[in-house]
This record gives sequence, structure tokens and C-alpha cells, in this order.
Amino acid sequence: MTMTTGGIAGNMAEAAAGAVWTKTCVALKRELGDATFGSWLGQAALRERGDDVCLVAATGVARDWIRRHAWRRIGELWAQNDPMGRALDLKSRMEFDQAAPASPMVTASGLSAAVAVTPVETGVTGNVIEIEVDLTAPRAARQQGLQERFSFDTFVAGPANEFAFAVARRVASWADGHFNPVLFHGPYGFGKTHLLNAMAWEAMRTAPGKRVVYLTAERFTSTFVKAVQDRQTAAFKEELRNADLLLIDDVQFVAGKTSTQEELFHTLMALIEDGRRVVMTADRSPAELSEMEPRLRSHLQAGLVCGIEPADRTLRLGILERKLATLAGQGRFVPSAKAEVLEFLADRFTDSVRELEGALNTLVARVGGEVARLSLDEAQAILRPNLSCTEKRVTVDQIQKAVAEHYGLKQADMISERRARAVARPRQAAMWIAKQITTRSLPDIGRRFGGRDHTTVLHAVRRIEALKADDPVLARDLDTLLRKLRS
Ligand SMILES: Nc1ncnc2c1ncn2[C@@H]1O[C@H](COP(=O)(O)OP(=O)(O)OP(=O)(O)O)[C@@H](O)[C@H]1O
Repeated sequence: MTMTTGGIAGNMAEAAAGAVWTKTCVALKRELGDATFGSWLGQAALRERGDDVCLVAATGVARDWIRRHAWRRIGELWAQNDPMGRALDLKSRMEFDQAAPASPMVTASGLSAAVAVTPVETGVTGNVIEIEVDLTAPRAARQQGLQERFSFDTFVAGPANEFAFAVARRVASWADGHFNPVLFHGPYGFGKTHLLNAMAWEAMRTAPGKRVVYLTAERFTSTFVKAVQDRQTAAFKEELRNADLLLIDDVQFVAGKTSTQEELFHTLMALIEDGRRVVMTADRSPAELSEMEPRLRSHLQAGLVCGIEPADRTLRLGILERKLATLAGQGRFVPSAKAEVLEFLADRFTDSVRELEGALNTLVARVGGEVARLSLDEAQAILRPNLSCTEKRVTVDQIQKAVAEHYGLKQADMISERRARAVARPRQAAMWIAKQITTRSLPDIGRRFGGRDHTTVLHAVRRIEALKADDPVLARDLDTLLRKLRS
């Protein structure tokens, strides 16, 4: 939507709103300074719907900042400048768009940039002032899956992902870089989409005039197929090749799809030759993308290939704390939980951060602010349905086999009397795992480990608990084993 002031006689009301906003911006820019204004209000747009006038912030975060730091002043300036005395509302793009009728803005190929806006023009020269040129409408950002909660601020970094995090920040800041394309790869649920979304938001915030396109490989495929059917491939190519930064999520999806791979390959080549940035994610390394066309695969490898590892225990705890703070902010309660509860979540939900978050959400949904007082037993009782499906599947026998194999032992060592540490420690680890992911009681586990007493099992569980806090190798071994057994 383009809103103009002056020069368009047929749309006086719109022009007047634009003129009021322009005057308001001139004063705001002077008072806040260029940098602050540009960061928080630079992408805000004035929208009219019927008689209502709304300032639409690019994100929920920007909306909250404006509300806290500038809204009162905006209200004063607006009231001073608006002869019609209209009320001005404030919403994020997503909120505004949710209430919007279907956007008429569909581009020729049906594909559009997530958000490509020119900043608010606040100059007083020129009698036609562009408030916003939104090539896509915010609805498109949502349709393409850009999520506001996936920002750099909400991403927790640790050894498993800090290189990827640093690379993502650098690319999103439009810093000069030698690596193009960048490929992030890692197992599902460990933050690839989060990182890509955060890059899109940050890149748009730091360079509002640049064109940032985010899409999943699935959407790339379906849009390409439709463009071929509709004989619109030229428009499709044009849309993508105009991107300053192209972000493609889950690129493994195109593997095995001959013409889509071909198109993606040519898109990459065109963008890279033109000095445009390309970032992609995949669920495995290029070398493992066996169904991918070799030429495309080699181009994925040609830039920077950056692995994201499964989050380790410390990172899982960090993520839990950050999520708890966010949930507490939304529910207005104190962000705290007992360490034993957080540790239990971090140890039990290792398969992906998605499941870890899900477990915390379940607790907060059930008890709200009382989560701070929740005991381990109560938390386990609430989460029992989440755990039971995994518990039923894994047997002590499978655990013993997996642990023995991991440490290069025989299953018989798990039940033997051998006390050498090389055997005793894996045996204790196996007991600990059995306690974590089966419903067996301590005596029952003891019986399956060569008829040992339940106090031996309890000692093993406590010993492993204590050791893994200080021994990253053991913690990683346990993570790997838990994931393997549950998968
Ligand atoms: N390091 C992290 N900090 C904060 N949240 C995270 C982190 N890693 C993952 N998450 C959260 O975990 C959830 C899953 O992450 P995401 O969707 O980005 O995973 P993914 O690797 O793209 O998985 P998939 O391959 O299934 O798409 C999201 O809610 C995301 O916010």
C-alpha cells in the first residue's frame, strides 16, 4: 500500500492523515535522533481502514518499544497536528493484518518478498511523500512463515550453535563477507528456522530499503510448479533474482525434484554472481544429501557450511530459563522454577528443543505462576502423558545393548560383576538411562542388571547425576544414547 500526501486530490482524507504523520515524524526524528528513529519507527507505516487510522509497527517487539518509549509523545504530536482530531491506534503488522480483508496485492508469480519496504520519508521537501511502499503486505510475511517470536534476542547461544549464531548475525548486519552461500545444517528442532527468521527480521531492520526474501524450499517448489503451469516463470525468476538476501529453509526438500533443483541452481548462480546473499538450511550436511543433484550440492558446499549440533545440557537449561522468562512476562508472574524441575526437563526432553519447550509450556499452561513452587514429583505427574509413549517403547535390554555398543563392551558386561571403571561407569550410565526412560522401579532395574540391589541402582543414578554436571564428555554420551534410544 502506498499512501501519499498532497498532489492526489481525490484522496483528501488519506493525504491528510499522511500529512499529520509526516509532521509528527519530523518532530520525532529530531527528538529521538536518526538512529533510534530509524531502528524503531523507520519501518512503521500509517494505515487507514474506514475512519480508523493505525500506526503499524513492523514487529511486535517494535510495537512494544514504541508503546513504552514514544507512544505518549506520538499522541501529543498527533493531537497537535491533526485538525480532525482522529484517534491513532498502534498495532504490529501481524495484529493489523489479522483483522485485514484479503490483500489484493498478489504479484505475477504469486511469490513475494517477506517484507520489502522503503523507510518512512520524513523530509519536508517534495510534495508527494511515500509513507510506505510495501511490495508484499504483512500477510505475505505470515503466509511465508516468518514468525515474530523467532528473533536473535530470543535465540540462546551455546557451544552447539554459537558459530552459526555469529555467522547469522554477521550476514544479517549486511557486513561484507567472503562466504556465499551460507548453509546451516543440523537435526530437526534445534533452531535452524529460528535462526533464519531472526536473520530476516534483523536484515530488514538494519537495511529497510533492501529486499529480503524468506521462503521454505517447499514453497519454492510449489510456487515454481504453479509458475510453470501458469506460464509465469519469467515473473517467478524476476521476483527471486531481485532479492538482496534470499533465505531458503529446509533445502533438502528439493532433493529428487529434477526441474525444481535446476531452477534453484540457476537462481543461486544468478544471485551469487550478482553479489546478492543467499542463506539456506538443511537437515543434514551437503555430503549426506544423496538425492540432491551433484551440481546443486556442490554449490551448497561452495560457500560456508555451518553445522548446528544438538543442544547440550547447559544450553537446554539456558533455553528453558529464557523461555520461562518469556512465558512469565506474558502471564505476569515471577520467572522461576525449582532447579530439580528444570534439570528433569533438560534431561528428559533431549530429542529437540521443540519438545523441551512443549514440556515447559505444558507445565505453565497447567499451573501458571505456581510453576515456581512445583516439586519434581508434581512436574513428573503433569508430564506423564508426554513421557509415556517413549517409556513404553524402550526396554532395559535395548538400553544395555545400546550402552554396551557405545562403549565398545559386550551386553554381558552390563550384568557382570566386573568392577573396572571402564565397565562399571557404562553400567551405571545404563542404569541411569533406565531410570530416566522406563517406568521400571529401582528394584526392578537392579534385577535386570544381574540381580543387583535397589540401593546399587540408586547409587548409580546419583553418581551419574553428579558426574554429568561436571563431565561434558559423559553428558554428551548420555545425550547421544538417549536420542538414539528414543528415535
Ligand atoms: N538456541 C535456541 N534458543 C532458543 N530457542 C530455540 C533454540 N533452538 C531451538 N529453539 C526453539 O525450538 C523450536 C524449534 O526450532 P526450529 O523450528 O528453529 O528448529 P529447526 O532446526 O528448524 O527444525 P526443523 O528442521 O524441524 O524445521 C522453536 O520454537 C525455536 O524457537
